[in-house]
Amino acid sequence: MKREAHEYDQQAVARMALACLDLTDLNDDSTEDAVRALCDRAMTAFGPTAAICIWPRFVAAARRHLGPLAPVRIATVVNFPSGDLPVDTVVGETVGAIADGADEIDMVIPWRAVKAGDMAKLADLVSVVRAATPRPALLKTILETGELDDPELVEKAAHIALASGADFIKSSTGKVKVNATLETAEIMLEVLRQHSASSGGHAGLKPAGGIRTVADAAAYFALCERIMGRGWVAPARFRIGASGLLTDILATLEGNTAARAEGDY
Ligand SMILES: O=C[C@H](O)COP(=O)(O)O
Repeated sequence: MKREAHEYDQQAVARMALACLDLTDLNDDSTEDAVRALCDRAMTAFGPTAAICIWPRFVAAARRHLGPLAPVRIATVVNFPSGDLPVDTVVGETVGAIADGADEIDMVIPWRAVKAGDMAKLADLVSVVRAATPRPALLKTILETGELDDPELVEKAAHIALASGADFIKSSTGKVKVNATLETAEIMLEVLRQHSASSGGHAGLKPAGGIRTVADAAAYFALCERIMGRGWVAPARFRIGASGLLTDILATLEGNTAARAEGDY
């Protein structure tokens, strides 16, 4: 039976949002100290976030701080935020980040080329960066949907990214005017549904940019449930990229410290 976002138990939504959160600091003036503090914040009293998402120059410091077996994964960004760097540079960023201890690579696609009709450039870049991101490391492709600004282009770019080896399609850098929206997430989920039906793939979605509240997260969970089915949302195939959402998650969970650590929302 279809549920609306407001019908979810807010505590349960907050727990799932925590488990699926890529806690992000991509501030231009971020520092090693800020990244170490981010690592500490990610290990909450209610359990860890899925990952932290930071600039590549801080990956080694984060890995030293978290240790090799931390439950919080380290995600970093390449070709970020412009999407315009030369292929060799993007591959170099990726190889360096993996060597420094990154678990996940969030790569901006060459969306200007996509807008100009050069889909081969997209397929080629995802393929070579996939090769530089050996599994189990994850490759997330940032479509920068607000700049593509065309549902058909979003759909096409999502299909090509997945066919070229991406594990996740992510909406946005958080650095442009229009970031995550439910409308665009719906298009991306439809592509994921088709991809999983045709290839048996288990790729995921990461809305990012402008998601601030547990109510926002609930709206994405409801959308995922409607398109992908109940139980689909899990950290292996759904993330929220956000710098500010943790505050509302903790406030919600602190309202009931007896909250269970897992379960349906
Ligand atoms: O990838 C995540 C985004 O950069 C975070 O955006 P935000 O600061 O609006 O939450």
